[in-house]
Amino acid sequence: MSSAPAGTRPDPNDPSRPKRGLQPDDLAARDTIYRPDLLAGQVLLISGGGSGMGRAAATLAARLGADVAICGRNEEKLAATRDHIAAVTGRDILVQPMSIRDPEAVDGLMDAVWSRFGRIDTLVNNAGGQFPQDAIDFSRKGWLAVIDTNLNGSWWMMQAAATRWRDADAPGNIVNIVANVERGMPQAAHTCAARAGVIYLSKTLATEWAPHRIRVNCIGPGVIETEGFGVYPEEALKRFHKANPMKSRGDAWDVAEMIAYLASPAARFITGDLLVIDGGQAQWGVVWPGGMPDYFDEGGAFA
Ligand SMILES: CCCCCCC/C=C/C(=O)SCCNC(=O)CCNC(=O)[C@H](O)C(C)(C)COP(=O)(O)OP(=O)(O)OC[C@H]1O[C@@H](n2cnc3c(N)ncnc32)[C@H](O)[C@@H]1OP(=O)(O)O
Ligand SMILES: NC(=O)C1=CN([C@@H]2O[C@H](COP(=O)(O)OP(=O)(O)OC[C@H]3O[C@@H](n4cnc5c(N)ncnc54)[C@H](OP(=O)(O)O)[C@@H]3O)[C@@H](O)[C@H]2O)C=CC1
Repeated sequence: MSSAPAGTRPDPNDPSRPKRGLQPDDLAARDTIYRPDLLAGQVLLISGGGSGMGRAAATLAARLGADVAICGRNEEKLAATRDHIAAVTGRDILVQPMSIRDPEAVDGLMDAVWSRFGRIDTLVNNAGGQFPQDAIDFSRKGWLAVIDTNLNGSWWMMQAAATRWRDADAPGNIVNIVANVERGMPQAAHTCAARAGVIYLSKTLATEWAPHRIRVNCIGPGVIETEGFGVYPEEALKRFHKANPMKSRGDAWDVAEMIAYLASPAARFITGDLLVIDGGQAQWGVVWPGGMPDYFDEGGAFA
C-alpha cells in the first residue's frame, strides 16, 4: 500500500473493525507499582485525555490521588472518561472540550485549570496524531493538520503553562508524548518532522527554563495498541508487532506508568531527556505504517 485516496481511507469508527486498546474497566483493574498516594496534592493537565494513553494516564493519576484536568476535541469522550474516573476513584476531574491548535482556547484551558485547582504541577502534552501516507502525496491541508496539531499545538500548551508558572513563581513539569522518530518513519514524514521539532524544542527549553524550575522531558512510544490505531489499514496492523525485537505491542498502561514516574518526585533531577518505550524498536525492525511498497520488499520478506 502507499497513499490512500480519500474514499479508501480506513474509517476509525467502522463498527466492523475490532475494538483496540485498553478499555476503561481495564484501567480501573490494572495493578500499579506505585503507592496509592504517590501524586496526592498534585494537579496534572493531560491533553487528549478522552482516549488511549491520555485516558490511561488520567485514570492512573486520579487513582494515585492527583487532581486531574483533561482536554480534547470530542466532548462525549471527555465526559465518558470523567464519569468513569468519578465512579472508580470518587474524584471529580475537570474536562474542557477544545483544540490545542487554537492558542486562545489553550489560554482558556490553562485559566480554567488554574482557577479550579489553583496550580498545575505537570502538563502532559499527549494530544496528537497523524495518518499514514507517502510524503510525496501529502496535501497542504494534511501536512498543515499534522504540523499544527503536533508541533504548534504542543508549543502553545508549553508556553501557556510556562508563563503561568513564571508569573506565579511556581515550579513546573512538562511531559511531551512524541514518537519513535530516531530513524525516521516512511509514510509518517509529517509526524516525524513535527515530533523531531518537539524533541529539540524540549531539549532547548529544558535549559532555558531550568532557572524557572521548569523541567521538560519527552516520552517516545513505539507501537502501543490504542483506539488510535483506527487510522491504519487492518492489513498494516497485522504487521505492527514486527517493528520491534520483542515482536509485541505495548499498551496504554505502560506509557501511563512512565508518565506517573515523570510526575513523581523520583524524577526531580531528570530534564531535557527522551525516554523511549518501544520494545527495542529504535534498534531493530522495519517500520512502514501503511505497508512496504513492492520496490522495497522484493520477495515479500516483510509481508
Ligand atoms: C510498524 C510500526 C508503525 C508504528 C506507527 C505508529 C506510530 C504512531 C501511532 C499513533 O500515533 S496511533 C494514533 C494516534 N491517533 C491519531 O493519529 C488520531 C487520528 N488522526 C487524526 O485525528 C488526524 O490524522 C489529524 C491530522 C492528526 C487530525 O487533523 P484533522 O482532524 O484536521 O484532520 P481531518 O480534518 O480529518 O483531515 C485534514 C486533512 O488531512 C488529510 N488527511 C486526513 N486523513 C488522511 C488519510 N487517512 N489519508 C490521507 N490524507 C488524510 C487530508 O488532506 C484532510 O483534508 P480533507 O481531504 O479531509 O479535506
Ligand atoms: N499508539 C501508538 O502506537 C503511538 C502513539 N503516539 C502518540 O501518542 C499520543 C496518544 O495517542 P493514542 O493514545 O495512541 O491515540 P488516540 O488517538 O487515542 O489519542 C490522541 C488524542 O489526541 C486528541 N487530539 C487530537 N487532536 C487534538 C486537538 N487538535 N486538540 C485536542 N486534542 C486533540 C484526541 O482527542 P479528540 O479526538 O477528542 O480531539 C485523542 O484523545 C498521540 O500524540 C499519538 O500520536 C506516538 C507513538 C506511537
